[in-house]
Amino acid sequence: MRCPAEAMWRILPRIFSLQLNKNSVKSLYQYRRLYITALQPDRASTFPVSVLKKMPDPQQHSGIETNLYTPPPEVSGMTILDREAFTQTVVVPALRVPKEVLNKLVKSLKKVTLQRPGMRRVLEVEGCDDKLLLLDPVSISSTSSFSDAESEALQSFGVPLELQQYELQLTYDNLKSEEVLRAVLPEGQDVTSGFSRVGHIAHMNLREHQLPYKQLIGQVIMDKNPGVTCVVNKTNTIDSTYRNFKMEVMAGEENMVAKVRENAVTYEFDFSRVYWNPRLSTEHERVVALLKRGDTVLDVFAGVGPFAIPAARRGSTVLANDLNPESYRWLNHNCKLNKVERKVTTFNLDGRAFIRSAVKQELPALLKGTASVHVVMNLPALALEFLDAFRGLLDQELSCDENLPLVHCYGFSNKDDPQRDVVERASASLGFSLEGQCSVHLVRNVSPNKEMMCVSFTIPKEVLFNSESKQTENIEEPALKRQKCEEKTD
Ligand SMILES: C[S@@+](CC[C@H](N)C(=O)[O-])C[C@H]1O[C@@H](n2cnc3c(N)ncnc32)[C@H](O)[C@@H]1O
Repeated sequence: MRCPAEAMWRILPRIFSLQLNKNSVKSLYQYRRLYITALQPDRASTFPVSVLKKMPDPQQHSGIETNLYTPPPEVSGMTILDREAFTQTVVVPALRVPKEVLNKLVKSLKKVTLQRPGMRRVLEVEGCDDKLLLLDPVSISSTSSFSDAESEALQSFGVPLELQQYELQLTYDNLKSEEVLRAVLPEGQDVTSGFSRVGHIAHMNLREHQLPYKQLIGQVIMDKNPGVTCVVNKTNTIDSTYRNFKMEVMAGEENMVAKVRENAVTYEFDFSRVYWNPRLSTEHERVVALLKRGDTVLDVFAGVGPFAIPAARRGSTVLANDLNPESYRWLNHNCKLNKVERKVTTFNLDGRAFIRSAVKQELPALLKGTASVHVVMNLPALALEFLDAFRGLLDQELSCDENLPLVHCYGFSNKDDPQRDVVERASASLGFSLEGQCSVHLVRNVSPNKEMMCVSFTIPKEVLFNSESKQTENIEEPALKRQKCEEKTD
């Protein structure tokens, strides 16, 4: 049985929307990968349903640990973290194993041994050389719980098939963050403890019912994730002009200046004042890989530099622009940090103004050369609309057929056919149909009904040079606020 690729991708999130957990989300991303593979090369229209069978049953993954750990009732509703209150004694099965065969046996039983954070599963037996191997009570409830292979291994190593009961003290340190939160939050409510990591900052998107526990949740996330020293909650959706979130510190230090590595490049920025998305690293890498030494990159919505800086490191000359003065400041900072300030000229302009001033000024000479010119426009909520800035940008006399700029323009789509949607919107902005003259890449699934797409195309000369399609409104050419990064001090 086969079904259309797009229908498949649309349906999957809906099927699982009610029971998403970490494991099934992971799987959805695997399906997205398969979807991309299926769709990208030639926009294949079928997608094998057989992959669905590989989808783990979300139910299988829920509640397993609660069988081992039933929290003391007094932790329920706790808002200030009291770690001691989580300590409990649980009984787990154990095997007495001769020291000589221990390592081999542990390998054979690895699926059923006890695995808890910060806990040893092999204990000494007083007064003799034997060891006690602790087992997972969820997998092993009696001697008949062992698989045939496990029973054979026990027999071949001469380990008697006799389970002992061991009283184990389970402390806060041995619990996973979800177990702690499940114990604290009111029963039946979602305890999702997922977050995105940006340097030392973990940022979460808490639901209404989780807000009374935000301080405790933040503390638990810090405790359980080494290197996280600040946990923030987003307090709005990303609809501001500069695409940054308003955020509130839930726990830890107030320091919002993060340092991250992406594709072997280091960036620093104030996470509360600029845009940064760790989920775009593959896309940054994909586009930068298209560049050759000597190419020029015109980055219209550059942020703090995740296209511009690797492009410059690859040998491209870059003009990078961002309207947010804070992004502009950190962009300059990162150029210096990565020693590419001579290769990157930065601007603090509106995207259209940048195209109509700096880009317009540089293009004539670039078009006469042989190196490629790439325009990157990553402001998915709006960038497709900004394409109109290329209409009639250059004078007719400069007309040339070759080496026209290649644009990579991003757009969100919530339509059933996101590919067609973004191509239509790009075409409308340009006043020229791109159908059959562009490629479309699915960047990522933002939410069940929203895709981020990238349309790549060579700007048609009819758009760039046609004076008839020139914008009619009276646009005041902005004074160029440009600077070689090297000229500035931070
Ligand atoms: C989605 S972010 C992308 C940043 C970066 N290119 C990246 O891939 O991470 C869009 C950027 O566009 C900037 N921006 C928003 N409106 C703009 C405009 N009208 N002109 C220029 N930049 C703008 C924002 O400040 C933000 O840094």
